[in-house]
Amino acid sequence: MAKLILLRHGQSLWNAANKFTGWVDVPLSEQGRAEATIASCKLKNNKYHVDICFTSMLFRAMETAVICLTECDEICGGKTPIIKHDATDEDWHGWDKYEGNPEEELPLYTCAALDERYYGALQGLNKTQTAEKYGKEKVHEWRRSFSVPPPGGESLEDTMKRALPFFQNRIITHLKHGDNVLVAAHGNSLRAIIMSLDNLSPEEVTQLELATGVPIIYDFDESGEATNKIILK
Ligand SMILES: O=C(O)[C@@H](CO)OP(=O)(O)O
Repeated sequence: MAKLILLRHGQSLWNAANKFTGWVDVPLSEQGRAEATIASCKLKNNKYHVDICFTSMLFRAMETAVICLTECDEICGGKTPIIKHDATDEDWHGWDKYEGNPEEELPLYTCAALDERYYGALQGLNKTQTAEKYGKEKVHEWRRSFSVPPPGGESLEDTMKRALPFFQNRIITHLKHGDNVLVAAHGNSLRAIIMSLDNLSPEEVTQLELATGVPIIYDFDESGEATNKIILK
């Protein structure tokens, strides 16, 4: 039975400042790094192992993945995590032209499909002040509805259209082969994936909130179906 470990990044400096973040590349706060460390210890204490990791292109997700895989490195089974950047990017300089050794190395792929929703004109604004300006209900609709986008940004539905095909094509393939997969990503890209895994309706997904740094673990059978879910609180 393969394990899928979904991990929202630890608290970022803009989560702490209560600012809309989206694609702005803000690093983790001290608390966020501690949350990633605690996630690593929980995985170790519950005897989870990781074979392959996917993160978004945003540093807070990569930082969370690297802390999680290296603080209690037993979860990598003695392997070294190696970050595999997107070699299809035309600006990519090909530093890592290296075939690799799967016996010794654990690949960590960075993928734009897993990035946070694009928050458009709201990026950088304080969430409380924005609710005071536009009204709590409107801002809640922008933040949590399925199909209403924030001004100039992506709705959850838009985020799902890029995150879910990647999940189905790349990540489920590994789970079907029996690999344990860590996905370190964002509140909204993970909400889109969980909406599909848990068969949530557009109404139900408005209630779905993910805590920073808390592993959510699904068992997957060989046909690529999720059979069980636990949250390592
Ligand atoms: O600001 C953001 O990018 C996200 C996640 O922190 O905010 P929200 O809680 O509105 O999804």
